[in-house]
Amino acid sequence: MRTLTMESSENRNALNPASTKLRLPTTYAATALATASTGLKEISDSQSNARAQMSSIPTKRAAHDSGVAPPDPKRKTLAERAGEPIQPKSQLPAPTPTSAFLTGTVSGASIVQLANARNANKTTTTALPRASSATGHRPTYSSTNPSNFAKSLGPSSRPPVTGLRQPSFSQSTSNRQRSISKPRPATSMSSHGPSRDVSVAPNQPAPTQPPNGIDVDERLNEVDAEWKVMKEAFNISLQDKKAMETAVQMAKSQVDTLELERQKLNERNELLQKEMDALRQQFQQLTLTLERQKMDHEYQLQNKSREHEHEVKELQRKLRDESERLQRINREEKDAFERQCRADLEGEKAKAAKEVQDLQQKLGAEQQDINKTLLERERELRQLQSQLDDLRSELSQEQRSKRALQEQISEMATTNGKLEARNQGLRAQIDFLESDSKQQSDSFAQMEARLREALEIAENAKQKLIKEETERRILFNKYQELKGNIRVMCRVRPALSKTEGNEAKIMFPDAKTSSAQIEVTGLEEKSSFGNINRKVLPFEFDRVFAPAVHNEEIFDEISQLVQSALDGYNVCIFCYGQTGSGKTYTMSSPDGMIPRATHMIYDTITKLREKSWTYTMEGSFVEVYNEELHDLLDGSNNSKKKLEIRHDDVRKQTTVLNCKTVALDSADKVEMMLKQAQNNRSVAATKANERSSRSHSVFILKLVGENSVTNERCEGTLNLVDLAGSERLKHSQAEGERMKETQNINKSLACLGDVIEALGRGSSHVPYRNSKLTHLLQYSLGGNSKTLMFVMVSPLEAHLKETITSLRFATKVHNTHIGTAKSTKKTIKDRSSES
Ligand SMILES: Nc1ncnc2c1ncn2[C@@H]1O[C@H](COP(=O)(O)OP(=O)(O)OP(=O)(O)O)[C@@H](O)[C@H]1O
Repeated sequence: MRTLTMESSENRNALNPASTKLRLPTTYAATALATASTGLKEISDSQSNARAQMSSIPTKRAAHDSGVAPPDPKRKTLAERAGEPIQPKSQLPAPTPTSAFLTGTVSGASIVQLANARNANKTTTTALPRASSATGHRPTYSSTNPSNFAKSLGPSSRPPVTGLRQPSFSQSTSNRQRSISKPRPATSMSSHGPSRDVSVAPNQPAPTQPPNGIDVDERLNEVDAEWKVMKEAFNISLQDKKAMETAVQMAKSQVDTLELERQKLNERNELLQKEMDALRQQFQQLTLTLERQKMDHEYQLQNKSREHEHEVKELQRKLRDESERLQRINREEKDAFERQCRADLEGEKAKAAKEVQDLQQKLGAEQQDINKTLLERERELRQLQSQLDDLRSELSQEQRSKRALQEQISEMATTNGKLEARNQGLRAQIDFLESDSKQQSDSFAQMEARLREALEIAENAKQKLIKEETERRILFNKYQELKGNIRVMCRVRPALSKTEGNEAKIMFPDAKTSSAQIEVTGLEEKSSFGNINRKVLPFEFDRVFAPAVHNEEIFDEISQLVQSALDGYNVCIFCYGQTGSGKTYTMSSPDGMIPRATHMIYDTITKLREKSWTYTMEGSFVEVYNEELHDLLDGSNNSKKKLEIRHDDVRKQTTVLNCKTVALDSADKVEMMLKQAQNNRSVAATKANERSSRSHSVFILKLVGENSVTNERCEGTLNLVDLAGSERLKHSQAEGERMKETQNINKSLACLGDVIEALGRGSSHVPYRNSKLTHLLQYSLGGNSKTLMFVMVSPLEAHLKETITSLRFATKVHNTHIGTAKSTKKTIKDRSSES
């Protein structure tokens, strides 16, 4: 209901043309009304002016006198009458005939007054003022204000009647004369200046009674003049009357027009009223319809809402049912899936169990295979061991047979001597028997045959010896190969004096056992509980030499490698270890490896001559210092001669260009060479060791052997390397030039480790060229070579850290297996075919 009320008010507003879009057709009406009201106003003004004129008519009495009926006390204005229903023109009240003459009547009254005054003048001189005063009004010509008519009629054709002055009795005659003769000002009609006011103020004192003896003629003249003036005014009034009549006529026609307009407007108004009523009815109907529709809609809405609620409830119920159904299905599926899973699991379990069983069987089979393989390996190992033993026994047999052969040879030599002696005896006998020539010649032939026989035996023995030497070499190198082509041995030098400090706790293998393990008690370590522990670190090598072991025993171990060099292998023996660990002592001391090796080589060469082997031996001694090669045999220190490394890939040999090579044809020459090298070697003092060598020294011994009988030729190189100290940069506390040296040393040692590691991995690329040292030793490390590394260890507690580092490095090298070495030995035929 509240909505309805609001709507009703809205509808009301809608019908209000000012506030809504629904507009009444008022534009024309408003305009017409405005026009009409303007016109009506003018007419009303003019009428009011006319009334004013009427009211300004001097007296009622004058009007009465003139027989003119007084005007209606209250006449309706045109504007008032516009609202009244339109009357037919015939019903309209006829215009009052007097009204057209009002102005004229007024003027007539004035004229009567003036005539009376004239008559009165004739009788009494006071008549005029009295008549004037009796009216109470003076004729106010100014009241005939023409403005409204002027406005309605346009520019007036009538000359303005202004400037008409009421003669003033107080004025002097001359003045009056002047005022009569004076022309009216042009603007006096439009202006209401005081000059136009000819009326006498009511409070103006009445003219005094002229004294006796007044000139009557003069007075008559004056009256005549006034009469003329009055006449003139009368004429003017007549003109005015005519104009007014014309104006009245026009006004009437205007009134008619306006009346028509009013009628039209009334009609229109009625129409509009009807329209409005119709609209109002329409509006009411619409409101009712809307109300009805609204109620219908509300009813529908409620219905829909109920339906919707019902549907929602239905859907909820369905949803609940569906959800329950799905849950049930889900539960069923879940159960089924669980059952399936369980079954699958069981199956998988069974399968897995079966697989496990299979795997166990397989594993058992594999285990058996492995065991079998292991057994085979063990058998192989045993076979190898037995082979080795056989070889050893063969070797000892060979040595025995060699000794037997040597004995045989010596026996043969004695036999030969005996034969020689016998030969001499026989010759003596020949001389003796020359006399008996036949007997003598027979015995001579016998002797000769026996001699040939002996020589044949000797030759056979020699051939056998050479053959056996070849076989020995083969067997020996096979033995070497079985031992491994890179071997690592550890040597611990003795403590030189008690002043050196405390000795570290190092356990050496028992000489009786074949163990080659060294156990070093490590540095003190603090556990998380604050306990101080010292770990025992075991390191295993091919052999461990205790401090008491002398160079002689060391050399026994490496003599086989020296022999390999003589047999045409490239051999590299190097000493690795920290400064002061005994490298130089092992290598270059008077009974070190280098002198011993050369001595052994001399001995062997000498012996091999018997077996038709002739050897040449050349030695050179170079130093790698700050990654530069220096010739230790060149005392001149000529820096212009830069050493260059050249490799012969076919011969697997390395030569150093511009390097002095000494033919070592006697043992003395080796000693001299070593002394010279020792002198030239760069030795620099560091804080770690006063005599520490800051460079790697490499003694290169080239051995070329040829067998005149077998035409064999072999070319081997023995490299004996004394590496620079391996101490860490931090420990050495080196600075400046020393620091650079140490960095280069560490770098080249790291490169050596990298090369060995790459060889062990069987890498296709071995980084030989990363350092001068490895580049120089390219053909003596890996492939066609046999390598022995001595890791030198100091026994001192102070050097324990470096000792462990060195042992770890050596262990790494020891764990590396380098491929089989090959001899460069070839026959002359092979060599010629190659060339
Ligand atoms: N096995 C040994 N028996 C006796 N003395 C030894 C032994 N090993 C080394 N020495 C002595 O120890 C000292 C240091 O040895 P060596 O000069 O050989 O050390 P290094 O490792 O070669 O040092 P650097 O690399 O600085 O030359 C030398 O006086 C040497 O005589």
